[in-house]
Amino acid sequence: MEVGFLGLGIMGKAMSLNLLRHGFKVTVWNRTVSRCDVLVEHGASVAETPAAVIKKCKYTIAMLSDPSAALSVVFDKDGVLEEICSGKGYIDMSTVDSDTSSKISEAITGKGGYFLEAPVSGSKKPAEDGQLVILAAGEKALYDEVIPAFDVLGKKSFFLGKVGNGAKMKLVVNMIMGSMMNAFSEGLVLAERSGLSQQTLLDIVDLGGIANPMFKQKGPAMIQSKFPPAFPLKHQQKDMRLALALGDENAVSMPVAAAANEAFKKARSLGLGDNDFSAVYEAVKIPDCSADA
Ligand SMILES: NC(=O)C1=CN([C@@H]2O[C@H](COP(=O)(O)OP(=O)(O)OC[C@H]3O[C@@H](n4cnc5c(N)ncnc54)[C@H](OP(=O)(O)O)[C@@H]3O)[C@@H](O)[C@H]2O)C=CC1
Ligand SMILES: O=CCCC(=O)O
Repeated sequence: MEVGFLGLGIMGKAMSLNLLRHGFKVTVWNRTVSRCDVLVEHGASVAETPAAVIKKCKYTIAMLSDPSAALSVVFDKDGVLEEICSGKGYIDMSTVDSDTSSKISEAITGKGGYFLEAPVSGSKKPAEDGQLVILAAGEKALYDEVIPAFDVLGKKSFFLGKVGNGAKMKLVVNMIMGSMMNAFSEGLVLAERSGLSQQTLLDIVDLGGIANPMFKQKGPAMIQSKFPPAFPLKHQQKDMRLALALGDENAVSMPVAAAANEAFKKARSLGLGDNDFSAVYEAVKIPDCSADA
């Protein structure tokens, strides 16, 4: 199967390498062209524009940072819309809101193409290992056709129905994750300020009912103030913001998520946006001056 791939950041690079390893022919495009080099070393072809990728490939996957990037790659000059047509499928795996996904879907299907949104749960390592969880929605026929690619990229794929459902499910999951990371960070700070061993806290948490892979993997690095980016904090804050907007739309009060979003915003203002999202720990550590007022 020949697949196009747009966006070679942390996730896109790992996912496209994985497809190459499993025998797919892959044509890549990335805004910063030098990021294509490593893919070429592993057998990928490079196209000069998103439109050129679409022209060459029956199926094209996108993995882009946020709604504005996802829209730009489709609607701007040399974008996806210039070449999408009947018989071609476009699969956007970026984490965006349902409105963005719907706009893209309408434009693609308006030109006769097929559209699937397919955001993923799982980060850099699961992407490298083909262990993502795929949350697809949109054109079921396209979903069925690209299952061989999803089987390489992920350990489980869900088809969630109409366009928007995948985007919404992903935002709900990441809203929970961002809130958990804040609670975990507060716990680590509270342990330290109370004179307790943070390592012992990690050991105890890992043995009980709140044990989870995220605390286990990120905790040891966090207590050493190391935050190598797997999931960049700026993207987690984008997801909190989009999840809160979904809460607004549905009149769901989410005070925990709102507080977590503020902590991620504070971390961004401290210049931590390109660190892993666990770097919110650094923002949580800073005493809240407003509390003294
Ligand atoms: N990292 C993770 O653990 C996970 C991330 N996600 C989601 O996947 C998506 C990608 O994440 P990740 O790979 O970590 O992000 P990165 O920041 O590593 O990569 C972002 C990609 O988007 C491209 N891009 C950004 N802005 C534009 C633009 N205006 N036009 C064209 N291309 C653009 C970048 O190109 P360039 O190289 O030129 O900057 C790069 O290829 C995000 O939506 C994120 O929320 C989902 C699950 C896990
Ligand atoms: O969107 C990013 C998800 C990261 C993860 O699931 O660990």
